Amino acid sequence: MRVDGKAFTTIWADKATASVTVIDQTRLPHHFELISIADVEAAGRAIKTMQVRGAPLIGITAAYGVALAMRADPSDDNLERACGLLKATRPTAVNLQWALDSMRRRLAPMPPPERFDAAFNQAAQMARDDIALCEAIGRHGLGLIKEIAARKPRGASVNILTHCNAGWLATVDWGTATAPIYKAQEAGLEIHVFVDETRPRNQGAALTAWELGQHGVPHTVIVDNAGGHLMQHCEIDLVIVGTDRTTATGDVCNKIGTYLKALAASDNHVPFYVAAPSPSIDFSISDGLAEIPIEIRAQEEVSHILGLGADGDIHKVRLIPQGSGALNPAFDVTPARLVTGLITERGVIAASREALAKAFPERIRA
Ligand SMILES: CSC[C@H]1O[C@H](OP(=O)(O)O)[C@H](O)[C@@H]1O
Repeated sequence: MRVDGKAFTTIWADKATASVTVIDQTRLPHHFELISIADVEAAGRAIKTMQVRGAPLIGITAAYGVALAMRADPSDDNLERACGLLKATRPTAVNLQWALDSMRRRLAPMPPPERFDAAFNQAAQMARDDIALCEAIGRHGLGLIKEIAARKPRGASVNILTHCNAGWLATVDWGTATAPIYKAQEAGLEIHVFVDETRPRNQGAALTAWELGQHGVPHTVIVDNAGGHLMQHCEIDLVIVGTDRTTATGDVCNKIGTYLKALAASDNHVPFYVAAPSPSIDFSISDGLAEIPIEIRAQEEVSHILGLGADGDIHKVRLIPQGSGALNPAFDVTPARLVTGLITERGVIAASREALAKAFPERIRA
């Protein structure tokens, strides 16, 4: 997507120099900075510290991390060490495990000297596939926005609420929840996005607002607790969020606070859709609440906040009293019953085992 008018993806790599470059998302929205990932340890740090984040991008960054590990040492032991190191970075997004399993399946049977080349090619293919998946989600989600637009008075905007950042910054390009938004903008539809700030890391305020602004998409940042109020006052036509792990029955694990938005949407009869590319679907589990590991991140992300100082640099300030503890679960689970539908790369489907089995018969049996 565009940054200051120039086309970017969130990650790009050059096999000849074995270089992997990413946008440092911890510096956005105030500073646009690139970092080079030179080895698997650096890939792990980038994921753990959320320099790169977002389920799809986490998986693809890990895939390149495995490739870099194979360049350093293509042995079986190092393959296992690299996968273990990367798996330990963040537990919730299933894309990480999906990417590591895919790399391991491809590389384990190969002669070690061939592993780096194959790994790099596989990671690059995953990145290309991600772009195609997200673009397809954009096309399918566009239909939902068009349906709503047709019912609105001429010139009135379709008001969409999104939570956290499931934008192009969370993927390689397009985003998942934002892909239909960008497609609607391209189609000339009148749209406006309410952007949940998404405490504590403020992915919405810092990342979604930034990327929508770069594309000239009208948007308004709101505090997380305002969404229900806006729905009660018919200010929201549609909610679209991302997913870190959707189960075979349609339960959706996403950024903390998503469940509360789904409750408010259900109570106010607002359509609540989840943009769910298949690498973010865990077809091996059925009960999201019982089976999905929820990452608990550092208390400091709650007790402190980052912002731009008068000196033009990023500063961290304390929000809560010394001595007050903080609890920081990073995700929650929205039961399928609260999900209007899943926007997948194969179409918009119900959040149910039957619909997932029909859309992905090679992955699941009804
Ligand atoms: C396109 S999925 C993005 C998904 O990942 C985010 O989590 P995090 O920023 O902690 O990686 C959030 O849950 C988004 O919905």
